[in-house]
Amino acid sequence: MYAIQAENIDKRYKNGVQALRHLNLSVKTGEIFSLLGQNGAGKSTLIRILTTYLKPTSGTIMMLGKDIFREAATIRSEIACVAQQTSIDTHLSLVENMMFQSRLYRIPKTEAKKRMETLISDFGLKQYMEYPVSSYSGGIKRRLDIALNMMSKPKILFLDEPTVGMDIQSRMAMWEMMKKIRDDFGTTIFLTTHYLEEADSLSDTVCIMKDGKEVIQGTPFELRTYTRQDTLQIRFITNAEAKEYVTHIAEHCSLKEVRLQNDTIIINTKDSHADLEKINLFLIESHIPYNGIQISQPTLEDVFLRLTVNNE
Ligand SMILES: Nc1ncnc2c1ncn2[C@@H]1O[C@H](COP(=O)(O)OP(=O)(O)OP(=O)(O)O)[C@@H](O)[C@H]1O
Repeated sequence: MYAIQAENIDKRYKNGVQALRHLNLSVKTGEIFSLLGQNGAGKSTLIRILTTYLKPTSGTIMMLGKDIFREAATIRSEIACVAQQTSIDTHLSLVENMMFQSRLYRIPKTEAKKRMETLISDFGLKQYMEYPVSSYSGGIKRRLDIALNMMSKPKILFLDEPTVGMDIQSRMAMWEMMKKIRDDFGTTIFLTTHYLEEADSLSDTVCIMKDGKEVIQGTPFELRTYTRQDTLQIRFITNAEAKEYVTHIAEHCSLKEVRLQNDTIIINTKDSHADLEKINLFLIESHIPYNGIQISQPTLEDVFLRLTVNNE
């Protein structure tokens, strides 16, 4: 069962920019779906279309079993969207913010109180209740913003870069919160992120976009095995040493796909063990002062870079 099915979506803005081109994607009910793409890939345009703020030029979208253009008002009452700018009123207290939200959705007061207490306790907000909202850190404000949006019990929660700018502890707390929303509330989560590691550890499905179109969609595991290409990594003590030896090693070992990343030379290889043996021997015989050499399986970041940067 799908929460969202988008087919052949095109979006051309009035200034002629084609932000989406024949885009297709499917989001399963109850999953965490992450959308990845470089700046300008069309992620925000797609979120604005899925949350009914913007109409595509063409294409069809079924959401929660309904056509989103014909039944936009019903859909709007069943979804929630947390944008990058928080919607919290910092002049109100945490409780006032939540009760205000419940009035927007016309939730009866007793029910609103019950939902608020659950959300405050489930999302670890109790300890912040006595402090003014204006004193909250960015991470706690974001947590409160999501709790506010959960007051209406949405079936789908859209999150635009939910962890941007957060330190690692706040990000991990946010990941726990998202998993709780999926597991305890059964809400489908659709999020955009620039953090590959976040998409990898959190998502059930990842979709990578480029130039307004999806290039691949699958589980993080499926995506990682997609390239099936190991790399060999030769580490040096300094960046300068890696730079000094990169051409020398590439030429002598007849290596084609070689790149530098700080103090490491990275080599794409089709036969990692044979290449490891050959290069290791060369490094020892040439007295090249390397720090270590290892075979490395592709990460989601490698897949992302290959699909979005190298045009492969
Ligand atoms: N309102 C608009 N009018 C005209 N062009 C727009 C508008 N909004 C976005 N665009 C263009 O559409 C393309 C896709 O932009 P979009 O903001 O959807 O990408 P994005 O993937 O969300 O990027 P980012 O990661 O930087 O937020 C870009 O070329 C952008 O300049």
